[in-house]
Parts: sequence; C-alpha cells; structure tokens
Amino acid sequence: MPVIGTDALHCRLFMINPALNVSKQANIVLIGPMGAGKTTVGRQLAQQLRLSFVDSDQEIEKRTGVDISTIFEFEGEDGFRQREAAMMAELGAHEGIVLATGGGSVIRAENRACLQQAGFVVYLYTPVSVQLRRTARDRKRPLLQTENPKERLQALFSERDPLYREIADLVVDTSGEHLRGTVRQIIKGFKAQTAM
Ligand SMILES: Nc1ncnc2c1ncn2[C@@H]1O[C@H](COP(=O)(O)OP(=O)(O)OP(=O)(O)O)[C@@H](O)[C@H]1O
Ligand SMILES: O=C(O)C1=C[C@@H](O)[C@@H](O)[C@H](O)C1
Ligand SMILES: [Mg+2]
Repeated sequence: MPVIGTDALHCRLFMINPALNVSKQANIVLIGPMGAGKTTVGRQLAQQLRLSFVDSDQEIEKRTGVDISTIFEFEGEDGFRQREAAMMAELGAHEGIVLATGGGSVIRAENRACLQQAGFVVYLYTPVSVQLRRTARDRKRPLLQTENPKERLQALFSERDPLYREIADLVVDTSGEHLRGTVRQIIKGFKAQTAM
C-alpha cells in the first residue's frame, strides 16, 4: 500500500510508492501541445509504474457526456477553459496518478501553479512538423479545424513553449518517435528527482 502524507498546501501530497521504492511527490503530470503524446505516453507510463491514469480531456468529456468539439461549439473556448481550470484544481489534489493534461492547460497562471505543485511535471517537447504529422487525420481537435493547421500550431507553439518550460521539471523530446524510449526517459528522470 502506498504511504501518503500531506502538507498544508492544498495540492501538495507526498507518498512512498513500493513499485519505485522511493519517497516522492505523488503524481506525474504530462504537459505539451496537441500530438505530443500526453495521452499515449501517459497510459503506458501509468501501467509501468502501477499508477492510475487520468486524462483531463477525457474526464471532461466523460462528465459532460459530449466531446470537446461540442463544448467549443456551444460554450466557446472560454467555456471549455473554465471547465479545464476546474478539472486542474480537482485533479491536482489527487495522489498517485499520471495526469495527461490538455494542450492549453498551461495558459492560465492558476493552472500552472496547481500543476507545478501536483507532482513531477514533464514537458513532452514536440516540433510543429511532428505535431502536424501526428494530428493530420484528426477531426476531434477543434483548434485544428482551420484552413491552415500548420500556422495555428506554430502560433500556439510560440505562445505556449515558454509556459511549458516555466513549470517543467523535465523536458523530453518526443520527435524520435520511440514511445518506449520516451517512457523510459520519464521514469529515469522521475526516479532521479524523487531520490534526491
Ligand atoms: N512518441 C510517439 N511516437 C509516435 N507516435 C506518437 C508518439 N506520441 C504520440 N504518438 C501518436 O500521435 C497521436 C497523438 O498522440 P496523443 O493523442 O497521445 O497526443 P496528446 O498529446 O494527448 O494530444 P491532445 O493534447 O490533443 O490530447 C496518436 O496517434 C499517437 O499514437
Ligand atoms: O491545445 C489546446 O488548446 C487543446 C488541446 C487538447 O488537448 C484539448 O484540450 C483541446 O482540443 C484544446
Ligand atoms: Mg490527449
């Protein structure tokens, strides 16, 4: 059984995970742009570390009963960002999870503060050309349903790359396309940090 302790801060929890045999912050938080692999990498990571996997986008869809595009359609991006912020505050207080965040979760300062406290933050750095390839056939990402998805991804990258870096404990370049290698690098960084 994991041993869990908390300090006075709302989001900050610590636990000892027998799978890792180290004392560490409770969660691994994956941040990065669309197509970075937060969902794909997060699922594998959770499996290997025997942690629960939670995907913020999927959780919002589960609770509302509609997909993200529908939320954008009826409530606008602002409505979605409100739901996302509430989800960050809630999930940031969990312990023992791998959290895949939405690509835009770092836009709000309040979210960044919460994610930073929630655990070991990993930025899955992914160049725009790779994001474009990975999301090319996708119709589920409302921000990419535009005439020029490349331009949109480039603009988002310029705005958000500094924000991802601001809160990252580790930056992993995913352009090598090796899912297993990415997972291995994260576990290595996580163990190194929690052993300190
Ligand atoms: N390291 C990788 N190597 C090869 N393909 C990858 C890698 N990471 C993700 N992919 C592929 O890219 C696509 C997008 O990945 P994924 O949905 O996990 O991204 P995401 O970061 O969760 O995006 P979003 O922010 O839109 O939820 C998937 O088809 C996935 O299989
Ligand atoms: O980059 C973004 O702003 C988004 C990324 C996705 O994860 C979803 O949260 C949504 O499509 C918006
Ligand atoms: Mg995802």
